[in-house]
Amino acid sequence: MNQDTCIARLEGVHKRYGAVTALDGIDLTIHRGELLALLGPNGAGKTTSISLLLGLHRADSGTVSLFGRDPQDIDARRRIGVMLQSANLPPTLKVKELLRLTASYYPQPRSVAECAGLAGITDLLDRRYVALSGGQQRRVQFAMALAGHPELLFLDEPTVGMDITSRQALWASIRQLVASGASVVLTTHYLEEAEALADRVCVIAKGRVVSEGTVDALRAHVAVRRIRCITATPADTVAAWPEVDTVSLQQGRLNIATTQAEAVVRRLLAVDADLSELEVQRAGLAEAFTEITRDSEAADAAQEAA
Ligand SMILES: Nc1ncnc2c1ncn2[C@@H]1O[C@H](COP(=O)(O)OP(=O)(O)OP(=O)(O)O)[C@@H](O)[C@H]1O
Repeated sequence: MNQDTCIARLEGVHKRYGAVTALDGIDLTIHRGELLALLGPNGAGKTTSISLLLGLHRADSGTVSLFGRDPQDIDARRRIGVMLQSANLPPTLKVKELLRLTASYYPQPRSVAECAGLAGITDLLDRRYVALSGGQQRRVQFAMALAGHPELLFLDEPTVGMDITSRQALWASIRQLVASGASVVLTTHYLEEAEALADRVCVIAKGRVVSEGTVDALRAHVAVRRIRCITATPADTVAAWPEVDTVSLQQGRLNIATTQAEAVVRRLLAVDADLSELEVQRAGLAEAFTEITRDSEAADAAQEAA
């Protein structure tokens, strides 16, 4: 992706809250048409990064831009949609009234029906927001974020509190928006959500980006692979092989973790040619994420000790 596709950026941004360093020189670029997932442990700086891009807070130093402008510029703000972790909405209003009100802030809004259709809340339009369940309220907030026809959508942990059906419905809507050209910044603790949706993932730790790339590229960081099979070879025998990291027996299957999958598979077949249901899997994003954040903590500790 080249410079021309950049629609929002943090460059060398520092942000402190009193004694707490929330962002420590972060560089982050959002490109047109992509879904970028921000991952990171609690307190890593994900929400702070978003709040600077939304113009809700100011950076102490560094540059923050939204569509090439200051994020507090009204013309830039009209091009975004936002779904934050918490929303204080007028409790007496019905869902359709909330959507109408939100649409009234934008020059080229979507219709109430279109927002409701995209968010799967058509059946909730006449209900009062306050009387909805937590998951239903999140879907209404999503519909509100779409009201202004945003080019860039910020979704901060959008599916917290949703059941599996609602979560998958929301994922489908997000994919539809990206396919129609919208860009999305998504923060989530659900790694399967990032895995299902993201074109690119940025892992943030202690206010900096510690790794970024496609889901596949991040997964490739993790050398460990999982082997599963049903075999007559005892787990203790396999555990003694030098290429094997860990072994467990689960529901009659051996479950082996190793960085040398081919060597282990050769050994397994050599001792039991009749083994069955052999599977070799690369690590998921969860393992990659754990490894990346652990590496960055180890690097910090080494730097502090030096
Ligand atoms: N308004 C605030 N006042 C004081 N400290 C804050 C404030 N907002 C954030 N922080 C601190 O800044 C750091 C970064 O917080 P931030 O909310 O950006 O992290 P996060 O990655 O979004 O975390 P989470 O996954 O828990 O939502 C944390 O140490 C947090 O306690």
